[in-house]
Amino acid sequence: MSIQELINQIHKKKSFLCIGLDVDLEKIPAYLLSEEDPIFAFNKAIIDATQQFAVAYKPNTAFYEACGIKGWKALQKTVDYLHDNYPEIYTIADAKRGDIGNTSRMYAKTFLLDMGFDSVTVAPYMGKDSVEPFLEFQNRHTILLALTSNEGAFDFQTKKVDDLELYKQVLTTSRTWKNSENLMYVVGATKAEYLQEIRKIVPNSFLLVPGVGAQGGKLEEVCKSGMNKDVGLLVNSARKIIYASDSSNFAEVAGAKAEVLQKQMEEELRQL
Ligand SMILES: O=c1ccn([C@@H]2O[C@H](COP(=O)(O)O)[C@@H](O)[C@H]2O)c(=O)[nH]1
Repeated sequence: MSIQELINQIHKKKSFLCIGLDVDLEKIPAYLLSEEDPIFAFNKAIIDATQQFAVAYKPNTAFYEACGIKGWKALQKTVDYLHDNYPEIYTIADAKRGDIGNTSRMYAKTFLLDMGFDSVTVAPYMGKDSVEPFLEFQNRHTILLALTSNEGAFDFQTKKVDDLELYKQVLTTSRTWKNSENLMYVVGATKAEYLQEIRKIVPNSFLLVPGVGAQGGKLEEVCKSGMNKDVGLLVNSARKIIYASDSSNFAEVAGAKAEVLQKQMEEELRQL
């Protein structure tokens, strides 16, 4: 999907909500465990109940990899289901990859070509030659970790290197890489106070913002400094939506939670 198509969807749905599909078999309703593919059954129900309020879905691959081959199959079925039934939805593989160039090329092929995701998250630590292989695909995006939502972000990301904080180095330097127009960045909702500075460096880039909901990030604070003229935000929430109920009406309750966030987003878009 192109960036312009994503922007069009945001305006059409009045939403920049990304729903995290972090499926934990210990948290889904117990009765689903007797299904042939409980992970996919859960995802399908959540997607069908929430898709009208969201523009993107982000399965974190860790939750699928933890289930071995069954998990990988459920992940592929989930992304296929989205593309076949809701082709307007943007898909993100939250895989946080990045390695030496020829290895990164394999990761890029896996997620962006073979599995068919619109985007994949990538760690910047190994630098230009580890990220550029992901940037080669037209209308596919690489979402680089810039300033993450966790406490450990302060261990390295905010430390100065050559007089500039590391997350700023990541933003500034990555903009010089080949096909950098295919970059987006991860900035945690819990780091909203940094967004003003971040927007000075990447005024036009899309930001994937996880951490609203279970991690305590606030949508209003993210929008205040993070929005740009094209909206420029995909705000992710997973646990607070998908595990809002563990009874038979779990999907309906997830839909209601997603709608609450969508309504807040509609209000933010009105003020743009
Ligand atoms: O900085 C980051 C980068 C990625 N994540 C991921 O986003 C979701 C958040 O889930 P919640 O349940 O809404 O907290 C999860 O997959 C994380 O691995 C992040 O939280 N922060």
